[in-house]
Amino acid sequence: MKLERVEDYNEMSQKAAEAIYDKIVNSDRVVLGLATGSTPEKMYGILAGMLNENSVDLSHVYTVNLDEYVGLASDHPQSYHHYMKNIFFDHVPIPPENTFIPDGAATDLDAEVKRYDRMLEEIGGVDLQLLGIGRNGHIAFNEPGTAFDSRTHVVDLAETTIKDNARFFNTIEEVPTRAISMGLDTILDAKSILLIASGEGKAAAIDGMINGVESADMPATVLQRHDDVTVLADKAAMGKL
Ligand SMILES: O=P(O)(O)OC[C@H]1O[C@](O)(CO)[C@@H](O)[C@@H]1O
Repeated sequence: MKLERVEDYNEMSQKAAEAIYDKIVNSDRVVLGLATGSTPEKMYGILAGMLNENSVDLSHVYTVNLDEYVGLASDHPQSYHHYMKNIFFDHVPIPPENTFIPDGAATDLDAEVKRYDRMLEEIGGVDLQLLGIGRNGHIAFNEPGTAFDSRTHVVDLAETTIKDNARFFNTIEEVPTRAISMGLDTILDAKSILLIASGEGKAAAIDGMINGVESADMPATVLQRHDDVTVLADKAAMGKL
């Protein structure tokens, strides 16, 4: 893994936006794997600003998101559909038909995970996958215990994840307990991966991911198997290395 240590959240956001911008403007066609959560929020704002300032055409850009909560309609304020629209898609001229997010409100979840895997295949695979990391080492919603050979699947969220994400909901009872997530093996299919992290709350997970032995207890260790991963993190998140 290539490590890039930056000063703080602002610098991490700027550098991540630049990396994605470069990929977009230097490709004839590009599939971006996108992440949600609080970590990439500022990055999306910076990226949208750069794209608009330079009037970049985005008709060659396709996006596939990692995950979505089960049971939230796409217009629910905490759904990842809403997050992406609000924070990025509404601000850039990306064709809506080029953007893909699992449907957490699907009545047949088995059919939905199969449909999503099929779509990933048909779209030709992810060129650049953006990832955050959970404090417990999850990537996308692949919680500790997830098989390394998992494809898109329905997951039960860990107690720690529900608690961490309760800050976005009015009460902890409102936090969905399940999600649809690309699997660990699905994530490894990406040609290159950019994992971003900020703050000392992520330091143990970053250390475990890089220095720990490969183990389902720390899902992010699966990235040790990939030969093009960049970890872009601030000093605090790299504080235990
Ligand atoms: O960026 P945050 O909010 O710390 O979340 C970390 C990770 O957790 C998730 O939000 C899922 O809980 C991921 O989407 C994200 O990468």
